[in-house]
Amino acid sequence: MSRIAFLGTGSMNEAILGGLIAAGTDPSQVVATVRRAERAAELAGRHGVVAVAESENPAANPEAVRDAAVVILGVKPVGITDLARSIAPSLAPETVVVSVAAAVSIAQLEAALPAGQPVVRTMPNTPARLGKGVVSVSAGTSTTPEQLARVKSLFEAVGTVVEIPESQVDALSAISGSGPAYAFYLAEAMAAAGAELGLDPELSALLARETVAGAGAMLAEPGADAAALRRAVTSPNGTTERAIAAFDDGGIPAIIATGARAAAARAAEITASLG
Ligand SMILES: NC(=O)C1=CN([C@@H]2O[C@H](COP(=O)(O)OP(=O)(O)OC[C@H]3O[C@@H](n4cnc5c(N)ncnc54)[C@H](OP(=O)(O)O)[C@@H]3O)[C@@H](O)[C@H]2O)C=CC1
Ligand SMILES: O=C(O)[C@@H]1CCC=N1
Repeated sequence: MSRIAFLGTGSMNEAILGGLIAAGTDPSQVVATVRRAERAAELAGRHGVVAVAESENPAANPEAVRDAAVVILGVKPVGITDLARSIAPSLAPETVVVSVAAAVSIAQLEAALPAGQPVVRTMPNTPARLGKGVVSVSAGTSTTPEQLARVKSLFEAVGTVVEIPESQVDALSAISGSGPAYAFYLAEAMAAAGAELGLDPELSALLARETVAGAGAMLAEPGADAAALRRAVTSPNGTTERAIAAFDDGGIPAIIATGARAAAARAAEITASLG
């Protein structure tokens, strides 16, 4: 058994699927499910995988998990346990069920699956599509070290894998799960600032995108240190120094910490609402 089944293949699961195929996974070993037929056709066309819409085949999810080595649940948090219950009778005992969902606990997942089913809770991010993701893994109560190792090695093809206790997932999610959105938000704000300074808006958007992407590439170099890279741009008494001082005066670091706390608190709120 080496097949991988993606159940609920939207933004996040497609990023992982695309990253795995770009890294050499054979598309014939992958099956993806979605709700809508148009979306299934889009995925099949883009990645060469079998993609099945639940609207066309109500048994799409249970059928997809048969003989799968790994099943990756990627619907919205509120739908995860219903999805898990719907596939439970079709799972082989050794199939590892991976969740990418924010806020759905291992206990909630395990309660919806057959007793003893191996489970791994993960928190990936969308740069996985380019092999530049960050993915956390936390093992369920019945998962063997070999099963966890298999999931880690699968995700290593799409980025950096870190193993963390489940108690830290909400905090990690507030930094790396949501983090790509923070970087895109910065690019949006820079583009708007350039336009306000009189640049053509399209030119300003190009400058912002390429600058955030270029800085990201520098951060990805081995041994990169964000503060040292920032200092290398900041000439004493120069222009950047004024900008950073204005950011500090405006409380940007504290605002980012407030945002991350809000994201983690929202995860806890969703977990509680799922019961
Ligand atoms: N987006 C991100 O950056 C991250 C998301 N996550 C987690 O990933 C999960 C998905 O989020 P995201 O990808 O953004 O959401 P999307 O809405 O983009 O994707 C959800 C997908 O699930 C499909 N779907 C819904 N119900 C079913 C069903 N019963 N059977 C099969 N497929 C179904 C939808 O199909 P259709 O398209 O046809 O409607 C859709 O493609 C969430 O739990 C989230 O917490 C985690 C980390 C980062
Ligand atoms: O916004 C969300 O809830 C998901 C989890 C992390 C990123 N996206």
